[in-house]
Amino acid sequence: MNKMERVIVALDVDSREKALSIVKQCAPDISYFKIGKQLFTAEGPQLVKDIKSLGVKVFLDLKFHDIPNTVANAVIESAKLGVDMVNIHLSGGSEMVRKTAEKLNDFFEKNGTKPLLIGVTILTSLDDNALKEIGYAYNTKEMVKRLALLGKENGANGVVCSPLEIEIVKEVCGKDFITVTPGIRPEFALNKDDQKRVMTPKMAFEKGTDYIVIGRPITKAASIKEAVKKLANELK
Ligand SMILES: O=C(O)c1cc(=O)[nH]c(=O)n1[C@@H]1O[C@H](COP(=O)(O)O)[C@@H](O)[C@H]1O
Repeated sequence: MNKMERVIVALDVDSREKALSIVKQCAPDISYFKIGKQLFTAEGPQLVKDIKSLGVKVFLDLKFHDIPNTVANAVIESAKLGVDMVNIHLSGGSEMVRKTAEKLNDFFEKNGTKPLLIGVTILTSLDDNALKEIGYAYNTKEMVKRLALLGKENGANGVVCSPLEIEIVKEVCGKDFITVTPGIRPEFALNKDDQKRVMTPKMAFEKGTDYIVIGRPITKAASIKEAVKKLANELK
């Protein structure tokens, strides 16, 4: 897969019209889109199916975090929508991850397809001070490492982490364990917004990430088409 095929654009908008307009403006250079809590709450599962039917890939980012039974069943409902990637919070614990991975494997046996199960480690909007405030005993890098291992040992296919932790995740979990990295700010839009642990797209790929997630630098650009072109140039 070339780099542009590994760019996931976050459709963080409040309506079907706006989401479909972004998908259209990103085409054909971008073919992977993320539907998160805002858009899903506004428009529901039908829009997920509709975007999938355009022939693009969908990452359903609902970051499930609950008791094992609830998360496993919610992930199965996501899989039924035909999405390509789903995520859960690894801080939900090993039993939650294991039960979800097992249910997804059963789903695969019956249906022949399943989404990648990706675990969120430490949100890219958090830094070491924020972790101290929450009461975590370790810094971001150590926490990401611990959670990534927990994910790997219990059946996740990869993690969401910041680009600053790509190398450590690959080192402890192996090259094939997938990293999905938000906190991406291209040279043409360096404003961090609410992100704390950021990197340019080019550097994130150089560090070995599998996918980058990018939202506002593209979706809030004066011209989405121009922004996609600039991103493609930066990645050359
Ligand atoms: O799971 C995610 O996608 C995610 C995890 C994380 O740690 N940080 C993070 O920013 N995200 C998502 O990635 C996107 C980043 O958007 P921008 O900051 O606008 O590029 C948002 O949709 C976030 O919900």
